[in-house]
Amino acid sequence: MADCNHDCGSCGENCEERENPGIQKAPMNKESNVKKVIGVVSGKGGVGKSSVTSMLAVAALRQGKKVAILDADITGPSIPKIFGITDKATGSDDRIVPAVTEGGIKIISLNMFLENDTDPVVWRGPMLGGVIQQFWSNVVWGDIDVMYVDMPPGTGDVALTVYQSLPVDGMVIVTSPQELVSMIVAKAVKMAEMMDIPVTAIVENMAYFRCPNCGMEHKIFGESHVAAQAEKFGIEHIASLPIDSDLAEACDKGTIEKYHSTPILKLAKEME
Ligand SMILES: Nc1ncnc2c1ncn2[C@@H]1O[C@H](COP(=O)(O)OP(=O)(O)OP(=O)(O)O)[C@@H](O)[C@H]1O
Repeated sequence: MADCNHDCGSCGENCEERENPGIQKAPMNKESNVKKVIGVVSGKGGVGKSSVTSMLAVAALRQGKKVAILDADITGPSIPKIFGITDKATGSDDRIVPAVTEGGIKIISLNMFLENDTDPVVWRGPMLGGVIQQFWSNVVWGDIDVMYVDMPPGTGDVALTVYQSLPVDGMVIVTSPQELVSMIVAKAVKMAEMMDIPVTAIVENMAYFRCPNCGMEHKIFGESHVAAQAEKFGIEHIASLPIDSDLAEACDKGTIEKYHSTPILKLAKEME
């Protein structure tokens, strides 16, 4: 092409030389100014990714930031419940207004579009990918210092869409102690490398249980490997979280904004 400057990121043409043909960053909504996007990922479901996403958002809010959460865990959206949000999305197709938590965190999740939040989402990959792009381009986010994206577990279609169409600045990997010795972290790191996104932190969730009677720490899921894994993959920040029934209760009751996690607050400060 005559005018080609070899920068596919600034060009809309799907020419033969284009890297990743057909894949372009989704445009940010005209009424949005999102300064930083952090993806929160895990190798499998149930390790506490949504809880950690929510705690990171609350920590950023306590630091005085304007915060948003884009719930990209489309088939298992749990962010609204963790914040006690039952509102449905408002606005129009191309001007969707996010829900706002008591503390002021802006949230969008597919649950807010379902008639009943127990309805299953039985769509195929391309439709799910379209939702992610709409959540970025059609939601009126306003001024946001940091947006956390609760990613779907694993390395499937939707995760790929998030990396390819959103300007993700960094990733936080959430694992359990058992997963840290497996290939799961390596896979997540590799995917991030392929997408040219830095892995900013690893959070080892459910690392230990502190006995409320004697104060002793019990490593229910085995010894911690987080420091060794972080060093192996050159990941700068780590946090270890205990098994805590207060956290489980806060997530169940939708009161996460009242929960305090010292390791997460420390991590949020380090990641600034
Ligand atoms: N450190 C913890 N202590 C106690 N309970 C926890 C802890 N972390 C998470 N949980 C609980 O475990 C359950 C699963 O957590 P969460 O929904 O955050 O996981 P997830 O990885 O996002 O799962 P999914 O991928 O299925 O959405 C929730 O009920 C949550 O309250």
